[in-house]
Amino acid sequence: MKPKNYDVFVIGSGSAGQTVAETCAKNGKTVAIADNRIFGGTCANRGCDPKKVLLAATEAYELSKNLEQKGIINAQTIDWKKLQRFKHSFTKAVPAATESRFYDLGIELYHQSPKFIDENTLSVEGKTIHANTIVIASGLVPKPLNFEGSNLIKTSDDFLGLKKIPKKMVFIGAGYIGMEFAHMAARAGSKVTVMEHGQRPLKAFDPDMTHHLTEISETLGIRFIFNSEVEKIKRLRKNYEVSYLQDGKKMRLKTRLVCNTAGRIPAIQALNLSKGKVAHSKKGVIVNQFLQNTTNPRVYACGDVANKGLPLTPLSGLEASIVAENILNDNTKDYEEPLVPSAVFTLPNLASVGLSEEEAKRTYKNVVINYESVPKWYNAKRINATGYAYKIISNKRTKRLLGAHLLSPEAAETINLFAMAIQNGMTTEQLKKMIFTYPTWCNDIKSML
Ligand SMILES: Cc1cc2nc3c(=O)[nH]c(=O)nc-3n(C[C@H](O)[C@H](O)[C@H](O)COP(=O)(O)OP(=O)(O)OC[C@H]3O[C@@H](n4cnc5c(N)ncnc54)[C@H](O)[C@@H]3O)c2cc1C
Ligand SMILES: NC(=O)c1ccc[n+]([C@@H]2O[C@H](COP(=O)([O-])OP(=O)(O)OC[C@H]3O[C@@H](n4cnc5c(N)ncnc54)[C@H](O)[C@@H]3O)[C@@H](O)[C@H]2O)c1
Repeated sequence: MKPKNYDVFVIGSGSAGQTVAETCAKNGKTVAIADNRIFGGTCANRGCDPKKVLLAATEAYELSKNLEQKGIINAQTIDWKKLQRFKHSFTKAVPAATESRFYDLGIELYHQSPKFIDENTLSVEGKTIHANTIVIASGLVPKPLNFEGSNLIKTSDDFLGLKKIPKKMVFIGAGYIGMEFAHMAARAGSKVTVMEHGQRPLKAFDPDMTHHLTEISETLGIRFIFNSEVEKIKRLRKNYEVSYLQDGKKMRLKTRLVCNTAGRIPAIQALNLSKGKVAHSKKGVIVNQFLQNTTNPRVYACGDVANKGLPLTPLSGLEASIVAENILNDNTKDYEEPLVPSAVFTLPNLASVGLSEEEAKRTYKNVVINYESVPKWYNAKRINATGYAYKIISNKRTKRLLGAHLLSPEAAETINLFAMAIQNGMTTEQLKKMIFTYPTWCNDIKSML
């Protein structure tokens, strides 16, 4: 059979792959795209978007529970089954809508994993493909856990599709996914345990903020087992038995479901990258400043699978637009690490942007650290919320903002104002002079400075 030829072949149809494929097709290139799962990628099908639909109900639950005896008669309870149906109303249209956008642009679709045969040849669906440029945008997959019984563990995909919330659940890993899911499951009525091999959750975030978040999580009934390593999982009649080591001691617990939230690794195993002479590491496809592979110039990588930037949706889109521009205009755009705000959608949210306290102290001679826990401030009291804290870091000499770390029910929104202020080099004085709507969480920023 004659090989098929394309200008651009994209592997992965998530935020990153879509952006490259569509931009190249709109600019006259012949384009094909392959995905070995439903089209549309992680964020829209089994990540950020469906998660936030589930979160909406837990927010309503939290508010009504906090205001019980304060104007609300009976706190709401979560109907997980109906909530799942509501979530499905968002996700069900994604694959077909994504495919039809591609068809409309003349992009050809493949529904299997391609494999490299040589530097610019792939094999997919039994066909041989030649492409001038190959873009790897295959994202991440859950990190496999290797102990006896690890095949019994569920993944984040399974959690987001659970028909019923189990009475008891264990999450292995207290990162973004483990903490967000633990909060949702606990509010939906599950007795949650989070096992973490580190000493605290969310190690990329400010330790004072994660300390408050841990305490609040415990008041929800979430049990943390830090410094722990799971050794074995055994199926019992209805439950699972988890055997683990904590501080060297052998322990056991029983639970209905165990979920792997121990991190995610690049989805490159099926691609036969060595045949394509594509340099890669544990962090993904190795790219230069143009997001072009360092050993095979016909290959670019973007999104979570590239070894640059944090694995977050807005960064996948940004990297993909740079790759598209470099394909169309012959490497004219460098990737520069942008300022990236990040939020964990627990309740309260944990959010952060800019330098950590440690980084700021290492970089500047004199820094001002404004850190306070303020559950008594009006905005928190008004909704009877317990978690409200901030740490704002500025340069003592220039008064410029360097970093902001927030814990509040609206921190994921408020942090964006800090991101704008830091990006634009604003000083604490300039920010304090702003007029914001009152009484809002954003207006509290002035009191934090
Ligand atoms: C549960 C969860 C919640 C999240 N929440 C947030 C959030 O709130 N905010 C945020 O910014 N980020 C969040 N993320 C991260 C976000 O989803 C990713 O950063 C983003 O989706 C990455 O986009 P991408 O295009 O690089 O990869 P993906 O969207 O993962 O797309 C990769 C595509 O490649 C396909 N693929 C993989 N291997 C192959 C192969 N061999 N052949 C063909 N196709 C292949 C996959 O099926 C997938 O469709 C979350 C992630 C998860 C898992
Ligand atoms: N709100 C958001 O923006 C959001 C939400 C979800 C995911 N994400 C993205 O997805 C990425 C992956 O998230 P994640 O939560 O899977 O990973 P993560 O890296 O955030 O957390 C993994 C956690 O598991 C722990 N761990 C690893 N192996 C373990 C083991 N064997 N036993 C016990 N604990 C173990 C780690 O110490 C870490 O705390 C994140 O880095 C983030 O970029 C973002």
